[in-house]
Amino acid sequence: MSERIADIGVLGLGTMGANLALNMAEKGFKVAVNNRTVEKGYALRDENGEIGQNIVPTDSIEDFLSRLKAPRLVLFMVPAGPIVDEEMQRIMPLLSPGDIIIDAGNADFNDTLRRSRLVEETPFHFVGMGVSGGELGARHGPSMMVGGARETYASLQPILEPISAKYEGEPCVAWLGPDGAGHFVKTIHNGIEYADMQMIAEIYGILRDGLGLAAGEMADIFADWNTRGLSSYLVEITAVTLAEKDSDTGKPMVDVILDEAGQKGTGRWSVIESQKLGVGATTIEAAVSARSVSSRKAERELTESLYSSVASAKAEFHGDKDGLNELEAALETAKIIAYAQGFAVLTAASAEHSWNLPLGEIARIWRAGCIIRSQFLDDITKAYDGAEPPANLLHAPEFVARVSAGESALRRVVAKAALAGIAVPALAAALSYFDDYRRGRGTTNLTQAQRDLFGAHTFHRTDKDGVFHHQWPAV
Ligand SMILES: NC(=O)C1=CN([C@@H]2O[C@H](COP(=O)(O)OP(=O)(O)OC[C@H]3O[C@@H](n4cnc5c(N)ncnc54)[C@H](OP(=O)(O)O)[C@@H]3O)[C@@H](O)[C@H]2O)C=CC1
Ligand SMILES: O=C(CO)[C@H](O)[C@H](O)COP(=O)(O)O
Repeated sequence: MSERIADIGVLGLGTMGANLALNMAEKGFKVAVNNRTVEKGYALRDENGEIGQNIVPTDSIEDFLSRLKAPRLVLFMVPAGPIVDEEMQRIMPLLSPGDIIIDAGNADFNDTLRRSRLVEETPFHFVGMGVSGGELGARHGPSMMVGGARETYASLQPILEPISAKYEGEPCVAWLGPDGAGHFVKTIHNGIEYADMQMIAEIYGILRDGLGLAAGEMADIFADWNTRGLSSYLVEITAVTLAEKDSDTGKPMVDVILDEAGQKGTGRWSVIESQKLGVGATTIEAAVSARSVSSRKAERELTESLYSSVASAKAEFHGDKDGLNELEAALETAKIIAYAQGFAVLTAASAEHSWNLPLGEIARIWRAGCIIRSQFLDDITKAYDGAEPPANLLHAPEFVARVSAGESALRRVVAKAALAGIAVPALAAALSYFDDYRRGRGTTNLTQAQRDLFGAHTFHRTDKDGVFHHQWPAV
């Protein structure tokens, strides 16, 4: 019989699983690993020197589980969806009371809720944990968002804290709430990630198509912006990707990459959930839709040929200091609005599911390790940690000041892009949301009148309490 020596088991040794296992091994934990392609476990042990000595490869699921100390911690890092269910069905008959299954992949939180309920009927425990940071984050310190029973988290904390990213010494991992809370927060993290990336791509579009700059010149601009308010991992990698050359052609790498964005589902889930909760996360929606439109390249090319006669005004953008400052301020302002939308979805979900999500803690664990990490998240942490946490980030005094200072830049950039025919769907959505959200009297009084006319849906009045129906003229 094999010795039960491993502190944790990692099932799935793709990009994330292999690197997470190495991260744990490096921190001194013995990690049993199992993978559909069995050889990957042996390679992980044999190709990683001393760290590899803490990796315990296994040939079968029985062997894998037999190497784990009790209670067993079994961490899944496999693609979202039915594979997680299949793997759960495979291991559950072999578990013992108290064992813990951790789904550390991305997951639709509705699946996590269902799996949590399923496992509640057993003597085992289930944790849905979002992990962010990509390959390098998994290897050297990701940000981790944990959902499940708080007591279960206590069993994981001694491993998760050492392997997590640190922001000024603080671990970027936290228990955020029961059942689906961790995966929900990760989903919204990714929705914000989509918005951030799309808005950066739109500014890139203005620099390329409005100002005619080359990739190398744009790399310098983003690198410069990364030294100030926009300082973030995504702006940093934007500069890196723009500076990279293709070895085959000598051209900038971005110029030889097809403009069709992939998506694995988290952005879409974040939009679906925001709509279910009745929160307008319009910037995130625009970003997800932009990826969908991008993937229809042949259709776009046809449309381009059909509308070749459409004349756009000359782009009024300027590449001088003032012009670039305007673009920087526009991106910064739209970014605040996008994050406010993401946090508004979290606020609504917290109430809907009685999760009591710690918004300040969420911002805190996003400051390092994850894909949206940035200095800006420290400002959000402070806003939520203050004496009076805002109901919406756009109400926090710090952000009122910043958005008030930057909104005219955003307005000018969106207006100039519209006139020049440069697509900026996410920046425009951020601006429109801001203008809609900041007016005390909107225009849906007309919508209510129409609904009442055609369907007797009733309305409220401005001057008296109660529910009213009007006898509209027959149309
Ligand atoms: N890549 C990233 O940047 C991030 C990914 N994630 C999430 O982490 C999870 C894993 O992603 P990632 O590591 O990138 O994925 P990979 O595609 O690199 O790896 C997938 C892993 O799952 C295994 N696998 C695939 N299909 C099956 C199956 N039918 N049965 C059993 N095992 C299977 C693969 O085994 P085999 O080796 O045999 O193919 C491999 O070990 C996903 O949920 C992803 O969304 C989260 C954060 C960041
Ligand atoms: O979760 C992640 C980062 O936080 C993954 O990188 C995710 O795969 C990104 O999403 P998509 O593939 O849809 O762009």
